[in-house]
Amino acid sequence: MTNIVNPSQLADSANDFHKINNRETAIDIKDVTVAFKGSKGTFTAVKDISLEVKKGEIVALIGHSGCGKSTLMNTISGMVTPSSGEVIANGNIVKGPGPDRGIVFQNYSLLPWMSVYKNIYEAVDSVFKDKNSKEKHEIVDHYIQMVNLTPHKDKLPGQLSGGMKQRVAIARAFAINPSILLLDEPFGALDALTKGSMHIELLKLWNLDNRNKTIVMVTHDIEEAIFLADKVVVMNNGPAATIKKIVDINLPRPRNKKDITHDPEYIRVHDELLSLLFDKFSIED
Ligand SMILES: Nc1ncnc2c1ncn2[C@@H]1O[C@H](COP(=O)(O)OP(=O)(O)OP(=O)(O)O)[C@@H](O)[C@H]1O
Repeated sequence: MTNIVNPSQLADSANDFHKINNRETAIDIKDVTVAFKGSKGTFTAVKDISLEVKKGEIVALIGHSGCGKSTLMNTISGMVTPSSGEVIANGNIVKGPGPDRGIVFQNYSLLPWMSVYKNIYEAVDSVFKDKNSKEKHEIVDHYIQMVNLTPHKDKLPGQLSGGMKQRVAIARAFAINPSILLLDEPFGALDALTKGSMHIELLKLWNLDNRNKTIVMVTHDIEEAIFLADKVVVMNNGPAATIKKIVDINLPRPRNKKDITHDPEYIRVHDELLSLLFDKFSIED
């Protein structure tokens, strides 16, 4: 079961950011190109992408709609096979989905006919073959409680709000304890308040796991990327999208949503990301 630590023990200085670079590599994307074959020929979505993500790192992928963020994520999850190049996750070449990589989609992908509890239990049951029923129920209870859904555990997904469904999807992904968590615009459809509290929940869960989980997330939201990530990968527009720039977020943790917006480093990276994403327009335009 998860080792609980006091969040204050996890306070770090800006210099600690650089320690990440000494960690082992969790995900190694090597010269990945993805081309989809269709009736009108081949469409190259992403081209020659290389990216290394360290263990325990939080990386945000950002870029305009259709630039290939989900495609790249899906090469890590194993749901898309690169046309050339390869992805190595936890030291193994990715050949398909696996329990070491949990994914949360924007549309939650919960089974509508199963309760909150069952949705999580099914996933736990399919991954932890060696655990007995009592142990599996304990895991489910633990993660439902962690996302504050215990009073709602018998409800069906259709009886939940968007934010609650999202918490179920996150609890399910954490319950199977993947070392790599892939979040594809997980908070995109949420209102600002729910989104803000989900950011805190996610970081709490990451802290509770001693910051050992590697998280890659797709987002359109610059503030979200800066608040959560250690680095932000900005993609060029497609077709044949490449990485435009990797921006390090050298802000100490824990980060306070309100305070960091006044931090000169926050202002600098915010400006940089805005220019990278909207460099065609100036304020006069
Ligand atoms: N299975 C597929 N077959 C053909 N083309 C595809 C397929 N999946 C994605 N594409 C194309 O690849 C490009 C990248 O799509 P992708 O979904 O990765 O973009 P995205 O950056 O995640 O977009 P958004 O931000 O809008 O979700 C798009 O032009 C899309 O139409």
